[in-house]
Amino acid sequence: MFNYKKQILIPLLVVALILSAAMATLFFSAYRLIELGRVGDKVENARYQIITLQKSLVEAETSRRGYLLTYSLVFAGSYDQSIQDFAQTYDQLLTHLKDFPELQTELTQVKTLTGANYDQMKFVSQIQQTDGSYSPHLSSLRKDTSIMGQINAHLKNADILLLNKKTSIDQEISHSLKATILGSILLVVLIVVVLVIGYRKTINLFEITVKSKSMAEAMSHDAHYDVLTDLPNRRQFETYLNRLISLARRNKESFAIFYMDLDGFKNINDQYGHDAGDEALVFAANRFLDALRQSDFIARLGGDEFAAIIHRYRNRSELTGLSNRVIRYINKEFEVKGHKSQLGVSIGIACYPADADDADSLIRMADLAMYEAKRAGKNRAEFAVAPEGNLIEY
Ligand SMILES: Nc1nc2c(ncn2[C@@H]2O[C@H](COP(=O)(O)OP(=O)(O)OP(=O)(O)O)[C@@H](O)[C@H]2O)c(=O)[nH]1
Repeated sequence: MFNYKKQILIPLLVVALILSAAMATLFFSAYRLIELGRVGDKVENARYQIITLQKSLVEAETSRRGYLLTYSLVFAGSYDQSIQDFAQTYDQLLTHLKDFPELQTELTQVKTLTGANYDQMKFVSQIQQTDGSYSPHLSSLRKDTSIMGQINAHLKNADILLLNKKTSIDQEISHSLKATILGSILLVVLIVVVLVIGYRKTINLFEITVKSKSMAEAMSHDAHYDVLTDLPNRRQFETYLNRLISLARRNKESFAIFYMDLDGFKNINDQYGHDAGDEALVFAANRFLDALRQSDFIARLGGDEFAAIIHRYRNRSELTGLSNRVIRYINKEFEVKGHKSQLGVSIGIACYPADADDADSLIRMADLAMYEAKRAGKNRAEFAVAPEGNLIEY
């Protein structure tokens, strides 16, 4: 039986769960990539700021020397400008490097050393201005040329730290990118698999629905028709008869039923086997169909008993003629399992409303008449004998 929960709901939930997990992982990977890219940009920016810082230091140094040598105010102006640039770039760098605490030590050192260097520069300029370029104080002060070297060394360290950071970020980006690409491929494969399985499941469901529909149709057919002859069965016959009686009662119409029992059928069964008997039953069914009109209703009641409903007959002699025709058709020789055989039929005829006006009584009357035909020598038809006072004819 089709289980909606097991075959649709649970697989759908599992697929939805897997897809959600895959998509969440992909989303996280993509977000991580963006984040790494942002940190990478920050590192690049910081490296650029370090170079700018270094440049302003070199410019300050150069301008100071120029000024000391020439006393030209052009150099003094550039010197002051470079100091300002340094302060500004340094502050910017600090804001950029908030996320890199490992660089703080190097930068503090740079700041301290630069401060000392500028103080020394200022001091030298003052001495030079007051005491002249050959002041004895100057020679001792100029000797400390290592400050710039130290500043450069700290800046280089800071840059190396940033470079390392950049390398590890690049590696992480590369891993994340690979994971994202792999995840995307897996997701696409997963979606394709889900679609293919879903498609096949739908086809299966469709087939099951069609199959169960045709099975239901077959079962409904089997419930109303005889499997061997494909004639309506007793239940269908009774339903039809009841409906017909209601209609006939309203329209004041008459009809007759033939209750027909084969003669000599058991012999075929006994002589040639059950399969041969079945063939004989199919032969008899076809003979009944041939002998009667298409509008007449023919059913197999069970065993070798059949019944027919003859609509709107004119008079009893018409029914006699029709029953004789049925007998003639049934008496035709036929072959079963290579043996020539022959059947007879005893027919009991009951008329509505003359003999009875309900289905059960009508069937019983026809059955009794059929037994009368058997008793009278078989292969003949007998009319039912209506009870006193029931002889209505339309
Ligand atoms: N092959 C076959 N035999 C069946 C089927 N249904 C019932 N029979 C057999 O049909 C036989 C009917 O017996 P009878 O009605 O006595 O047979 P008969 O030779 O026509 O005898 P009378 O009715 O007395 O003339 C029984 O032996 C049942 O077993 C069927 O579907 N197929």
